[in-house]
Amino acid sequence: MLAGGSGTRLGAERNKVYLPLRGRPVLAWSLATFAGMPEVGAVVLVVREPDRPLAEQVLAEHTAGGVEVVVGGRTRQESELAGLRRLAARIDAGAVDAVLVHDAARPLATRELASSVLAAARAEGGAVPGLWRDDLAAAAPDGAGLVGPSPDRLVAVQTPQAFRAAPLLAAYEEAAACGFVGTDTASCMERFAPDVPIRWVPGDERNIKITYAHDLLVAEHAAPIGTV
Ligand SMILES: C[C@](O)(CO)[C@H](O)COP(=O)(O)O
Repeated sequence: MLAGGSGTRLGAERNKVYLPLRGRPVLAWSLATFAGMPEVGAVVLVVREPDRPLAEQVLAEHTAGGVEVVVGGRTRQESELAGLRRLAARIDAGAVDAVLVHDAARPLATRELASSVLAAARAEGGAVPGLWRDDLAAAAPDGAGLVGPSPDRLVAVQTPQAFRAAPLLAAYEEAAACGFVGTDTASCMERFAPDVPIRWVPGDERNIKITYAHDLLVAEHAAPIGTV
């Protein structure tokens, strides 16, 4: 789980994932989704070094433990690699077969969505949730490489995204060697593991990313968080 953002766009004095949402930090909601899933073993939380005390506090107050904290890098790409390297020995040993990558700033993701993404990735290699958006029709075709229904519309991609673990780790190591910086996990896999199919899974309108201040207001009043 990626919690390495700075909160700049939201205008808060701290990373948005530590701001309160319905009485607990955004991060606590995001972690709760995955902590309770029987299909999920290890949970690795990637944070900025200065945020480590805040992250440890959230874990102590809002989880039953077992979350592994790793310090990320300057970019999303580096932070994902840091998280994957934490799992590398377990991936190499075959103890971790697939990895879900999630933005901690998406606290309304449901277990149902995560389960369907994970199942699709295990079956096919990779999976990404997305919403077809008519209003993005003039934008760059980011969703063009996804396998699935292909109406003449583009996809607004969400997380969690999931991939089989070994090709994912290999792709991120190769990307690091090339200095590649992607916008999400799928963009790295499309570039460095083009043979891995990426299955489109229907996303969830409620699964918003907290980016701007008004997103927190929307999340406060969204449908009930379905995980706890
Ligand atoms: C991956 C993502 O959630 C897809 O919508 C989004 O691109 C993440 O953006 P961030 O700026 O890295 O938080």
